[in-house]
Amino acid sequence: MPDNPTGESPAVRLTAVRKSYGDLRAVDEVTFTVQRGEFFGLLGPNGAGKTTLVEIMEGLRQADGGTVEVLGRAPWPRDPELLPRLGVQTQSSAFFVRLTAHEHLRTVAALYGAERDAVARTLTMVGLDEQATTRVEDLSGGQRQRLAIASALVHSPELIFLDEPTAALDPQARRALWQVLRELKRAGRTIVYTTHHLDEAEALCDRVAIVTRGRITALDTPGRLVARGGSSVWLLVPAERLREEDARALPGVSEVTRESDALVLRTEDAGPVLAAVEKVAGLAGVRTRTASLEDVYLQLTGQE
Ligand SMILES: Nc1ncnc2c1ncn2[C@@H]1O[C@H](COP(=O)(O)OP(=O)(O)OP(=O)(O)O)[C@@H](O)[C@H]1O
Repeated sequence: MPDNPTGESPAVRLTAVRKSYGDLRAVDEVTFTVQRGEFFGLLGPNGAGKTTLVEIMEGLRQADGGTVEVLGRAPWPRDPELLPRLGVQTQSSAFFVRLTAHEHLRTVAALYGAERDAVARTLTMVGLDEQATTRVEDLSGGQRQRLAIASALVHSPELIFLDEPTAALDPQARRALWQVLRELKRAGRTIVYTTHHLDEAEALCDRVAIVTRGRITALDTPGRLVARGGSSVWLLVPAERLREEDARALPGVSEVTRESDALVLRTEDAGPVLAAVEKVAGLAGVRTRTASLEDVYLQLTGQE
């Protein structure tokens, strides 16, 4: 993405950022820029360094080296002018537990000097209208998570950090949150989004950085990352209709694996292989699958 033509500083600019815990290099020479208005995903296995990196951007942790610029300012040491412009949801968000959801959010809103009607609006946005008068300790895990997200959004920050925000959400709540996030993006907000859900990154993010052992091993649009995975197509044939050795003998099939009740035939040229499968097994129940971000992710992080 080109630099902003107006000369406005990017949302985040990291240059050669490092952070070690003892001998462990949690963040190792990380350089990237997040443009304003961008939906930027951070993906990587457990312990890859994503949270450390996000905490450095949020000003919660000091980097050992490199430069960190957030909305044109240094987040460390704590910058009181910067804080209200950031929205932060972490995996261990804190709550005022004696309060109801509405009271909690009103307190957060007051701390940030948010508009009066922002509390009700934000509760509606995250689907917590019915829980407005429920005490925080009586909320379910998913409802608490939604309240944590609301707490990061209530003051309309320019730059929003969400660390695995859908981890405890049921599928409906997850999709509803996607909708909220898409609307925030449409409204011009910048979102830095950590997730373990590859489908989520593919559906939401403009660009995705894959973090492996503290380093950025890939950074691109989901589409271009998927294209890197090559042009393989996988044909899933019901296992009872084709023997594994017959599948291997088909011209153009490069690999055959088993996946529950299907044989999975990998090929670079699906047309002739489909024709051959039709001859020996028929096409009823045969499905095809192209490369996904998950395939590329697994290749890059060595988790295959
Ligand atoms: N305060 C700390 N002290 C010592 N080591 C730490 C500390 N915080 C994190 N680490 C280590 O640094 C590495 C990176 O951790 P980090 O939490 O940043 O990874 P992550 O990518 O966010 O992982 P996850 O997906 O599991 O949340 C891990 O090996 C972790 O054990």
